[in-house]
Amino acid sequence: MSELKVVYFDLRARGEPIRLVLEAAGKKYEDVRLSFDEWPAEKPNTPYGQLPYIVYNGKKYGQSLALANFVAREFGLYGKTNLDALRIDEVSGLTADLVDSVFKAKFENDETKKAELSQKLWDEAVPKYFGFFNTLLQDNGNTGFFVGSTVSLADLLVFNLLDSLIAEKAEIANTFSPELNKLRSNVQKHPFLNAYLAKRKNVPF
Ligand SMILES: N[C@@H](CCC(=O)N[C@@H](CS)C(=O)NCC(=O)O)C(=O)O
Repeated sequence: MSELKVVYFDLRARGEPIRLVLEAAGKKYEDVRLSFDEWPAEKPNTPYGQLPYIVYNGKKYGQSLALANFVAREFGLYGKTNLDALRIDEVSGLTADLVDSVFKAKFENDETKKAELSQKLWDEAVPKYFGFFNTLLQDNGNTGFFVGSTVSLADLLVFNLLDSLIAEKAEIANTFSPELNKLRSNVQKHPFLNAYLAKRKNVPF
């Protein structure tokens, strides 16, 4: 019996793609959510002083993307071929770039810089990356999946990114293309994910 524990803050952010993969795969895991009060005492117990980390068969592993990649490969959400994996890695890199811009703008303290970063994010980066995602989704026959005809890590990363964007600016959902809406609906109607999304806690980001 394998033991699997995902340890993160009570947020979606960098932890949710790991949870989404495990949910989609129907894997049992312990969803540990540390409070900010608990964090200073727990920090030294993490592999690299940060969250998320997982405990798998008694060993701890860190780095969110490595963890999402690992669980996706381990449980069959990394496509069927090496080219599928390449496409998933491309989407993963694009998603990471845009997530980075979202959080840079969100956590910038200087108000002038924050306004500049936000304007660049919403007026330039978001439309540009949505364009990339649309092209990739069209390349897979407008199925609403980035590879094949079932949910993969790529779909879950973009689904989570869209949730983060909506959390920052709800009206952004009105600009989602038919391709992105199809992806969201594919994830939302996946039987395991549908059950998870219905019960998951509402957290700020
Ligand atoms: N590259 C790391 C970054 C992890 C990271 O920045 N974690 C943040 C939360 S999202 C954290 O642990 N912050 C608390 C701290 O650094 O003390 C990853 O992707 O896992």
